Amino acid sequence: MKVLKFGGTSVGSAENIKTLLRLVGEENLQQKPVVVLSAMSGVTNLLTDAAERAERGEDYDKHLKDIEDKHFAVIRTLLPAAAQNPVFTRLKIFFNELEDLLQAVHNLKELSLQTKDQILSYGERCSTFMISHIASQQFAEAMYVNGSEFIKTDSNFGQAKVDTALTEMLIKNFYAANKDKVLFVTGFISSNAAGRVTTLGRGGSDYTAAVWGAALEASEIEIWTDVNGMMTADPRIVKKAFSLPELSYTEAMELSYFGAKVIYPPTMIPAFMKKIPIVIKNTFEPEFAGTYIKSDVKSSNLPIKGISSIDHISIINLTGSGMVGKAGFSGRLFSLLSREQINVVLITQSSSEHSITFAVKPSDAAHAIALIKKEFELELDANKLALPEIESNLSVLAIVGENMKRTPGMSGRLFSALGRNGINVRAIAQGSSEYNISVIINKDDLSKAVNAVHDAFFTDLKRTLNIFCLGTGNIGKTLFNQLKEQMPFLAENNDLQVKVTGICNTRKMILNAEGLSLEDWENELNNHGEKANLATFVEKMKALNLPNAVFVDNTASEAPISFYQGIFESSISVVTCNKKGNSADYAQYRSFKDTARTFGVDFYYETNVGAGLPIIRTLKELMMSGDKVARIEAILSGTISYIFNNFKGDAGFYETVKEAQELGYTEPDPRDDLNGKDFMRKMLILARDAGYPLEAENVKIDNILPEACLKAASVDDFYKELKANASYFEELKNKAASEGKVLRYIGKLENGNVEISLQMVDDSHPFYMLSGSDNIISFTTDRYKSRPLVVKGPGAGAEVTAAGVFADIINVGTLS
Ligand SMILES: NC(=O)C1=CN([C@@H]2O[C@H](COP(=O)(O)OP(=O)(O)OC[C@H]3O[C@@H](n4cnc5c(N)ncnc54)[C@H](O)[C@@H]3O)[C@@H](O)[C@H]2O)C=CC1
Ligand SMILES: N[C@@H](CC=O)C(=O)O
Ligand code: NA
Repeated sequence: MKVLKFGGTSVGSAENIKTLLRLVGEENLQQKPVVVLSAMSGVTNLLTDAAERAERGEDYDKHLKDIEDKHFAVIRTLLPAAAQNPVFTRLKIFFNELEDLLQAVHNLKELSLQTKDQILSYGERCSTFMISHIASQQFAEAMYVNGSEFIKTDSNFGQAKVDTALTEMLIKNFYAANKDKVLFVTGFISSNAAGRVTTLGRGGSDYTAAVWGAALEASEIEIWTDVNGMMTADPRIVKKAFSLPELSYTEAMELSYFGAKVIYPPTMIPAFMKKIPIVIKNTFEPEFAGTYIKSDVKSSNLPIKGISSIDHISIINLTGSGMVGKAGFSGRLFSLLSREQINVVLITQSSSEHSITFAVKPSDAAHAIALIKKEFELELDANKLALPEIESNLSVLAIVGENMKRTPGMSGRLFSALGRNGINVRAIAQGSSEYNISVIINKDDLSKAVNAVHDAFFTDLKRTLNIFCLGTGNIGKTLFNQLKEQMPFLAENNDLQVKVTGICNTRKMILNAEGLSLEDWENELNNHGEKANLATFVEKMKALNLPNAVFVDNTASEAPISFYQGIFESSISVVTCNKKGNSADYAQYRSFKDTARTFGVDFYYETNVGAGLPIIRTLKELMMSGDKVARIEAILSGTISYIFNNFKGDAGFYETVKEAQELGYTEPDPRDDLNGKDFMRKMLILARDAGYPLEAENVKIDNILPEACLKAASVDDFYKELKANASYFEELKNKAASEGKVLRYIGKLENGNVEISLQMVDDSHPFYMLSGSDNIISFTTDRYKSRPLVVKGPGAGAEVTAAGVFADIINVGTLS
């Protein structure tokens, strides 16, 4: 059997409670799970506030009302009218008791820890009672359990210690007597020998789950929360942080002790004692595997597992000769602090024993100093100890992982990353277990430090790119062939692995974090893929949360464009040969670039202009190095270029267009090439990249087609019209030939104006000599003034385009 624990957000609304019950329903109900619940999100805070207000003699009615409303709204939404009454009645009794307690606090102006525990217990009791009743609509065997009766503790209110033997016996007996029930147990609350309510500390519901799991020797303890497990660093600080599939109990403890609020650290202990795996899962992305915490962790090639941090701490420095050789000194100091419940985060001691530095929460610092002054009064008076000093505005950063002790050079890597980034280290501590190296730095440096250290330790991983590919047509298919051919070379020579972790076309989609086979992808997709849904594909891609993820758009569709923004915001790079995104409104183009930059990911679209030819890159480098573009002249339609180069002699226009399509030069809809739209998009993208905020309507286009062809409603009709208008094209050709010229469709950008015109040019023109699907572009700039910089070559076709996409992919994460 399993123990499932759902946190505050998971029980925080009617919608989320429905999800929770669906997840419970999906369990194997033959072996009844135990479901441990937290208070609804926000309720514990409201109760704490209400209690503190009462103590100060202030009004707390609004708080009570908010709590009541929160619960009653759920009852009205999720229970049929006939079933609501008993729940309302019971909750009203709870609220009356609560009000009496608050009234008493208000009268006495005194709030003991014992009373506070009693008050807080109503959060879990209300949510669990309510949810167990909602659950009973679905599973008849649902039963409410006030967990405080089964977890027995000492009388350390607020942070009680569990009497394990007694607790396990009570839980076992109770479970045995109720084997046919699905138990819904209140988390967080417990009781002492006298039956008074105690609590297990903030986050204690996780601990409740572990205690039940250990007592019942559960197969698994699942902690359902609102994040995708434990990550390599706080994702709010490090955009590239990713979820860890597995951790040992110690690693999880170290990571969660410092910062990562994903799980309450003491939870690990009961699970560890009985070797029960803990799984951290996301209620809102249940398909995501989450993080397994267990003893037989697979060996991993990660040098460290993660970086944890505490945003704000203070340190206290003690110096003086009084400490030298006095064995009892630190014992006295730290037992004093522990007796007074001051949690010491980290300690360093100089080898000369002249000084001790330790870190505490800022709110504890002044109290700690007062205690020290009292305890060491004699030493201070005799000048054997200097007055203790406090330093504030500091943070702790720690690298954590069991591999550290086997791998030399870990601290070197840590300190060189900090040093390179100009981060000053105030103090250092290495856990004796070597699972953890901690440094104290200035608070202002924390974000930079965590990012720099994350890069330093996870760069090897950077070399695995996880690509999610949209489109399996002409370009998509060719890309897969090229990847397949080139994979061994990249692994051998560049330490680079490109994994295709998702494929989607208009019919089917498939995702696999392990990577799909490039030998067999077509069969996999068609026979094992699910029905395509772009939104779901994108959601699942995000849910997999793989490092170095790249979304590759090889379609000609508008549909994917609206997802780019959210993809960047999920720290996923985008590579696209689809021009629709960059050539729609300017504001969107701008936002893509800015968002990619904000989230530290790449947005590459070299193939938007001239297929694989280095045009976008060249322009970018000119601009970045401070050159100014005066003029761009270009032939950028591979299709039209091919047509003009081959529509000569006896060749017919219609046949030449067909050939261009068969050779893979045209857009999926060849009308886009011939009506100039595709060329317009390219010029617009170039102009924008050159710094002009233009819109499509600012581009002037000469039309080369007769009216009837322009109006053709389908591709078939279009071809019919091309045939029917053969004489129009013949005339054009003959006119040019008679003057010794060739036809060229040329785009020009100058002074922020863009136009595309049909021209007849003679052999003195630099664009006269072209063949095949050649594109040519000439940049006249401040530095390339009298002789322009020219890029020329095939600008269409599956091989050259896929190659351009390929190059963009392998540049992700490596170019600036
Ligand atoms: N052919 C060339 O020389 C060049 C092409 N390109 C661009 O390459 C892109 C792809 O062209 P082709 O491969 O020739 O097209 P295609 O028509 O052969 O393939 C398009 C693929 O996209 C998929 N698709 C379309 N809409 C989708 C959607 N909403 N969700 C998921 N999948 C969808 C289709 O199922 C198909 O697999 C176009 O944007 C084109 O402008 C860019 C430079 C050069
Ligand atoms: N259809 C396009 C292909 C490249 O973008 C062209 O003909 O140029
Ligand atoms: Na290009």
